[in-house]
Amino acid sequence: MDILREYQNIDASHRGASVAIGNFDGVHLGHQKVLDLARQGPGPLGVLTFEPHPREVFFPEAPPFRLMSATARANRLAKLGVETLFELSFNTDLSGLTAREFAQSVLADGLGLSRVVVGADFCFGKGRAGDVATLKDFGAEFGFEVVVADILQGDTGAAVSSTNIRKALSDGNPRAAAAMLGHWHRVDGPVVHGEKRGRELGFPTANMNLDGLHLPKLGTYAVLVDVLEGPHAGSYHGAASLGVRPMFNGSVPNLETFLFDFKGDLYGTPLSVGLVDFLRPEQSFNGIDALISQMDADCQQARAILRDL
Ligand SMILES: Cc1cc2nc3c(=O)[nH]c(=O)nc-3n(C[C@H](O)[C@H](O)[C@H](O)COP(=O)(O)O)c2cc1C
Ligand SMILES: Nc1ncnc2c1ncn2[C@@H]1O[C@H](COP(=O)(O)OP(=O)(O)O)[C@@H](O)[C@H]1O
Repeated sequence: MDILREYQNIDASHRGASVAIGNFDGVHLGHQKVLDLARQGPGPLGVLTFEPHPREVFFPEAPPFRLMSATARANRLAKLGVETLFELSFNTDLSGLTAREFAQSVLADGLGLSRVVVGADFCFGKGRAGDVATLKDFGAEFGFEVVVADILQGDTGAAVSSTNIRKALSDGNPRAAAAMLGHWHRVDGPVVHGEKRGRELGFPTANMNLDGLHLPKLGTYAVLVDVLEGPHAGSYHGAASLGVRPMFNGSVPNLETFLFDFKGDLYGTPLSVGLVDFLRPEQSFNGIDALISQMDADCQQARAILRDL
């Protein structure tokens, strides 16, 4: 998959793409439906998205809300067969374009798109002034086809949306999130160094940053772990703590995963940790022994859950 960050000076091989437009945070089942409609169009399959996420630009003080990093999104889109990712820099030049300017300068003249697929609630251009009806008019005027996907409803009747996935995760319901995502909610990234305390407790944990990401409910989870590279590459079961470690007066949330039946050095190795079930909120215990027995119980519970998947 090629990643392009500008819409100017696009070479001929990247023009004429059939493109799904959106933020694609989570790459959930609704996004995948939009992508399938783009797949049926002429030309290479593309996704047009923005980086940073426009909400990060408009509301820089808001708490982190993203379900995935730009890298994790790109990797997932590549797996779904996307050939060109137009990951446009969401700067003041781009955000200042009117709906008409965006359609003409970016979609038509810049990228030369053949087909544009969006969800029914899509808005675009300065002040979010353009909607799907406007986009269709511009498509007719500037020469690209516009296809609109209905909003996908989940089993519960609620819309499959990044917002509803964030809510499910905040509620400690990763299975509900997974039903909307079409896959487990995953935290992806390299293993970083921690306090070197885990090994002393008998539970070494592979630590990962959660910077910029939406925080699921803090506590312990049964997890599926993919070690993506290196001598230990493969899939493992584990138990993870997502939180601030009140036991040790921590304040910055991270994800710490104990891999079952594993020994080895994972520092710097990219992992993908999928949240399967929330087990319990994080706690401050009366002494280390109490924490260790609870971690033992967490691991037993996680093993049983994961065995039955
Ligand atoms: C299954 C599991 C459950 C945990 N539960 C808690 C908890 O309830 N409270 C807490 O403060 N830390 C909890 N932790 C985090 C440990 O305190 C943490 O992994 C340990 O301090 C090691 O930190 P280090 O990797 O920086 O060395 C848990 C970790 C695991 C793997
Ligand atoms: N079963 C295991 N699960 C997770 N990490 C393990 C395991 N066995 C060994 N490790 C290694 O130990 C490191 C964690 O040990 P720990 O004492 O918790 O150190 P840190 O505080 O740096 O996370 C991991 O990053 C990994 O390299």
